[in-house]
Amino acid sequence: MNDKRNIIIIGMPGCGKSTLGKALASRLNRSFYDADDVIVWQEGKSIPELFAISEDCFRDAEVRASRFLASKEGIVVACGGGVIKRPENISIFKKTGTVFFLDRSPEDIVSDVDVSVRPLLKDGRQKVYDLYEERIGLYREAADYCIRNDKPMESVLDEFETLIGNIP
Ligand SMILES: Nc1ncnc2c1ncn2[C@@H]1O[C@H](COP(=O)(O)OP(=O)(O)O)[C@@H](O)[C@H]1O
Ligand SMILES: O=C(O)C1=C[C@@H](OP(=O)(O)O)[C@@H](O)[C@H](O)C1
Ligand SMILES: [Mg+2]
Repeated sequence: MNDKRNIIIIGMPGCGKSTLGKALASRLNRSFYDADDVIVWQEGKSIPELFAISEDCFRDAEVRASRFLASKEGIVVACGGGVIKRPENISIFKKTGTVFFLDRSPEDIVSDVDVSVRPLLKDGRQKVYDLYEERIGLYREAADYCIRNDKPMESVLDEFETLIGNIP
């Protein structure tokens, strides 16, 4: 895969985008960006503050962050879990990047994510299952490639590296 193309990771909240994205960037010697951090930096407000105004307000900010990130070259991006809710984000990212869906089961997500601190999961564990049902089709449709996160993180990173190495 061309070194200039961005690596864009999408998937459910708690599927490992931020953790694996950061580790992948370090393995590949690329810069890493967490889209949620970019939103906070660009808007000068925390994610819960933006959601407290409205989800639409957060989603608008997410589109602005997607534009900023897609203007860069050769970076690894961990998107927010809801990035697929605005198809515009995916079109923006695909102009300069390749989209990877990190697919982790809701069972594994609820087993080690503190749902209470994530705005969309604050209603509890069932919300993870509901969101997965609601979004799985959108993640698959948006993805250029799908990687299952059902093994130790080092193995998932190996799979990422092999796949990226094999993309023309
Ligand atoms: N393959 C895995 N094995 C063990 N823990 C994992 C694995 N993938 C993700 N995790 C853990 O899941 C939690 C959520 O990951 P995070 O990177 O915050 O997800 P996201 O950014 O997608 O919301 C973290 O504690 C992370 O260490
Ligand atoms: O799934 C979602 O709609 C969201 C996921 C969060 O990111 P993570 O996927 O990193 O938790 C964050 O962008 C925001 O709370 C909305
Ligand atoms: Mg994250």
